[in-house]
Amino acid sequence: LITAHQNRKFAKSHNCLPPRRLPSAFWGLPNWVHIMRAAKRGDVLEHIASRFPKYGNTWKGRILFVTSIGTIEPENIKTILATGFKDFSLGSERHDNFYPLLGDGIFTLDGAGWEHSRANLRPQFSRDQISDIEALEVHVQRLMNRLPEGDGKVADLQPLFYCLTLDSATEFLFGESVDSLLSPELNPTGAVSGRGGEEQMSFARAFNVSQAYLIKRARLRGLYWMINPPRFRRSNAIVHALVDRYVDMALHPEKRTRKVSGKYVFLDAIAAETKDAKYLRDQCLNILLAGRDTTAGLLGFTFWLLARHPHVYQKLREEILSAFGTSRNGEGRRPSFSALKDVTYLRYVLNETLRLYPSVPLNGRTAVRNTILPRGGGEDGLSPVFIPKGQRVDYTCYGLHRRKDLYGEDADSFRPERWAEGVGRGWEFLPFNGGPRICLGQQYALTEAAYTVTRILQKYARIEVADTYTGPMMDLTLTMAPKKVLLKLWKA
Ligand code: HEM
Repeated sequence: LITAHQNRKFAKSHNCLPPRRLPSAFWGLPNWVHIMRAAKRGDVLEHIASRFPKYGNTWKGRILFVTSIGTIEPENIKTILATGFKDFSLGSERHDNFYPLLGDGIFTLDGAGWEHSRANLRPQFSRDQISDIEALEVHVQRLMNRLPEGDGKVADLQPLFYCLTLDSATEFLFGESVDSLLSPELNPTGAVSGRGGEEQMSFARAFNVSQAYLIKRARLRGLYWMINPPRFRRSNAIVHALVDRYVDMALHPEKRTRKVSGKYVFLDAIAAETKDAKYLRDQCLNILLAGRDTTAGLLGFTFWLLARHPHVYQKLREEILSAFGTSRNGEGRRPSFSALKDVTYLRYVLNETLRLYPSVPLNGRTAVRNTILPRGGGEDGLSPVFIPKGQRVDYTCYGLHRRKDLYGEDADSFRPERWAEGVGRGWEFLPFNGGPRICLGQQYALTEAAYTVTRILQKYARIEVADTYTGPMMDLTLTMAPKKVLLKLWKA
């Protein structure tokens, strides 16, 4: 009673009004059933985004017994992530749910543990480190060697992108690549063949399986612990085994097959601090999750969209060729780190892809003390909203990036030209988050994506959708990527 009274007083003193309600009969069970059905159909993001036009850009409702606040209001997201940063945390639910796979790392920790992880990672992303195009070229060439040579032949690019980002991230962060693009298990059409065998391939599959379980567990909210089957535990063990091999090399440098000199290697830096193998594994796994899946998703969706918009492909190719020309072997000059940034239309295409398909589409924070969000209260949604300590606030970039009042009536369409019109200012465009927890790998990821797109477009004059797949389009775990990017390719 005392708490309720104090909360009312606090809300009144800040002129807060209640937000609009999401219908929440039977403790929010029907809402949860709708989410599970949408997940089965493969359109959970559309389902979640569809609530906002109906119930307002900020609403309150119950989902499976838990009261949630949902928002796609830039001012509110800015408050959660930046101006009110100290009032919010990731929440213990996220830590405890993700723990079996990710342990204690930058994606699961708050407070001092998070600050320490971030400080260790920061030197990894200095300009010197992320502008190493030579290192990237090796992996991109290996990817292109996996693409079919004949005109009009079909390839699935998505598994290749996962391998590319895994190979480059392990080299960048751990000092040695897993070289999965060299694996014989990766057949020439780009599909990863069935049974296990090679360590890297089973790692890639296990990492996906583990993350799929994490998102299933997240949908059960506080009851996440009910999902813990042997398959989940087996996948986690496979993932841990690969990372443990790197940790072992860092702890026993004499086991290294290749020496990296003059570069900051995150794993070596933290191994110099502690010999705690579990701590090292957790740190590595968290950053590997960040480095592999997000950029692979961005690359997958870029080609998925380009194949469906041939005029954009041609326009982008013309810009790339005029910037970097073509050499006698028809593959073009290697773009430099700074020259990549000057290809304006390439930036627009990547922005537009991240707008429609942000790699981290759903996110949220939990209030650590009584606080307020500046918008969403009252029928007009313009008053502040009271957020009691312990309240979860979910935000979705997928919904935010498709707001018609911010991006125009054609917000659902792929139109890179809109970026010349000044859209996506400030907190309206958030693929990399904002505030003190802004993505550390943003520049690295954009360079890797821009470089890969450039090299592929230099080589292939035309791509087309290969309609040989009719399953769900989206793979949504903690991040999102297209299930398949089946394309026909024609060399220049
Ligand atoms: C297209 C590619 C990428 C996108 C869209 C992206 C997006 C994001 C987002 C939305 C977050 C916030 C997550 C949260 O609030 O829980 C984040 C955090 C982070 N990202 Fe990225 N990311 C990308 C690539 C990368 C890469 C390649 C790396 C490193 C190699 C990286 C490193 C990190 C790290 C370390 C954090 C945690 C920051 C913190 O909590 O302090 N990201 N990223």
